[in-house]
Amino acid sequence: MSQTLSKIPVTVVTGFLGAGKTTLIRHLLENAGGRRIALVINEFGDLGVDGDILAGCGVETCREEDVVELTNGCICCTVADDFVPTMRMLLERRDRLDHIVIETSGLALPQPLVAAFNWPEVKTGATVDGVVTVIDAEAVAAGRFAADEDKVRAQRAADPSLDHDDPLEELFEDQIRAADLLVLTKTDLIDAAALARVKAEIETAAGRPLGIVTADKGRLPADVLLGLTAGTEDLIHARRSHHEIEHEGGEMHDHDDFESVVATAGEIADVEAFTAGLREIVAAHGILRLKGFAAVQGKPMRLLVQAVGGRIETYFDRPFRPGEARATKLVAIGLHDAIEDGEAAILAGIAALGTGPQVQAAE
Ligand SMILES: Nc1nc2c(ncn2[C@@H]2O[C@H](COP(=O)(O)OP(=O)(O)OP(=O)(O)O)[C@@H](O)[C@H]2O)c(=O)[nH]1
Repeated sequence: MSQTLSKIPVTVVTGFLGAGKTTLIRHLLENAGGRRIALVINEFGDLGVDGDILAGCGVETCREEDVVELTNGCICCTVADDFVPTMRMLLERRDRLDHIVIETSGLALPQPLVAAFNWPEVKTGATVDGVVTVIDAEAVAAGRFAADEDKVRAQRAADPSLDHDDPLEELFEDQIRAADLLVLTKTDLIDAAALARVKAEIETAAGRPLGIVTADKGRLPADVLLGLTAGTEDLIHARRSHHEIEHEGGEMHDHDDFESVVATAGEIADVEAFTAGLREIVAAHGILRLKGFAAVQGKPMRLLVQAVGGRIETYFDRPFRPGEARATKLVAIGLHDAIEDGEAAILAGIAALGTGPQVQAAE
């Protein structure tokens, strides 16, 4: 008699650009407690950095074949083309899996993705164990998601017909609205009073009782993240996004508010000078997120570069592989007009931080 397989639980990890999703997932994989976890990663921008970070993490429960990267657009828009075929493939292997974790892009609306779990070919084999929304407490404390009230008031005064909602604020609220659990990250960067303010702001945005936990560099027990048994696909209709409310007719949302550009440079001579130069470029062009890898002259290891707002972090994560180009390659993501208007200057500025042509790693 064929064993009736129970539905495989799926955890959706969402949260704005640079909130700490990959860091949280990497810690989960390193402390999976024997669970066999498949990972689906989706990123905004044309450089698969998160997948590369996790593939390079050297965790035996994070084998190449257990990581699926969805790279042709934001998962909330490519649900039919990308996500459903991926789920079909994973469900064929469900006897060898205990859990699926989906990391959405930092610009994804979770609602369309969760709603897709009601599609017949998915619903019979999987259920949404929970939507975990990762929130950068430092960014919230610094007001980086609150709309600039004066600017919005001036816009509304100028032309009341325009849709003035701030895309950052809307997306931030939509990712909270969809959540079953909120994870506050980077609390090591703010004081207790700021943390209390952030929690109050988030509880207001949630509009309903929600579990809120903090995670220091992604360190949360797997039992806190997995096993929520929320069945969110049956609840998501009551957690509609701004877009769904504004466009009752079901008009597709898009990502026109945001843009990305991939910049390259040769090897860099000095990490400090490189970081200082990046900081200037990020500030000058309002870059929301910048990440990727750099080659440092004379160093066999690859430098991982992470910038969220003005905070830039770099560390050597793994050696360049034989034959791998010792290149410096970064993806910059920001509001559409800022990136479009600044593209040439961003590309030139980053190229100027390199010392010369890209070189091939020794065989
Ligand atoms: N200080 C501090 N930094 C953190 C914490 N969690 C994550 N970070 C840093 O925040 C930056 C972004 O972390 P990621 O895990 O790449 O964020 P992400 O949400 O996956 O980013 P995107 O996929 O680009 O949206 C990295 O430099 C992390 O080291 C934390 O708790 N404290």
